[in-house]
Amino acid sequence: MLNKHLIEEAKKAREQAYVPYSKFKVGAALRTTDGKIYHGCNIENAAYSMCNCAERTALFKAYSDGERTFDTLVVVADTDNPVSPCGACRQVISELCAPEMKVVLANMKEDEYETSVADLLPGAFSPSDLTKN
Ligand SMILES: O=c1ccn([C@H]2C[C@H](O)[C@@H](CO)O2)c(=O)[nH]1
Ligand SMILES: [Zn+2]
Repeated sequence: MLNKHLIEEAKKAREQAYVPYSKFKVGAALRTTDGKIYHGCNIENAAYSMCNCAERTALFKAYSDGERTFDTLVVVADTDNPVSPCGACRQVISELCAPEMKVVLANMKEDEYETSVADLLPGAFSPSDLTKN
């Protein structure tokens, strides 16, 4: 399966997670349209609100390296059902990734749920909402 390799990459990224508080490791793999893969893990902090999710780590790494066009994002965790990204990540993804981009949510058993950026956050607050008229 086409997603299989990217899920493996997300699982590798997951091993880098810094999760002394939740003990809940998450990994992400983000493929650019020219085939480069960026990895991300969640990174927690004693000031809990500073925790950064795996998918935002991957996306911020890619964006700060100048990447602007993405093909697929995979997120994986050890959950019964495919992991569900938090609201903050859905908002960030919806701003930086195209609405039709593929998002694959997975777990360690490799159950997969394939969706899109648009479907992750219907009615997202967007840059156009900042204009008055
Ligand atoms: O999709 C998700 C959901 C949760 N987390 C992280 C945040 C926190 O470190 C831990 C528990 O919520 O999992 C992610 O990285 N991605
Ligand atoms: Zn999140």
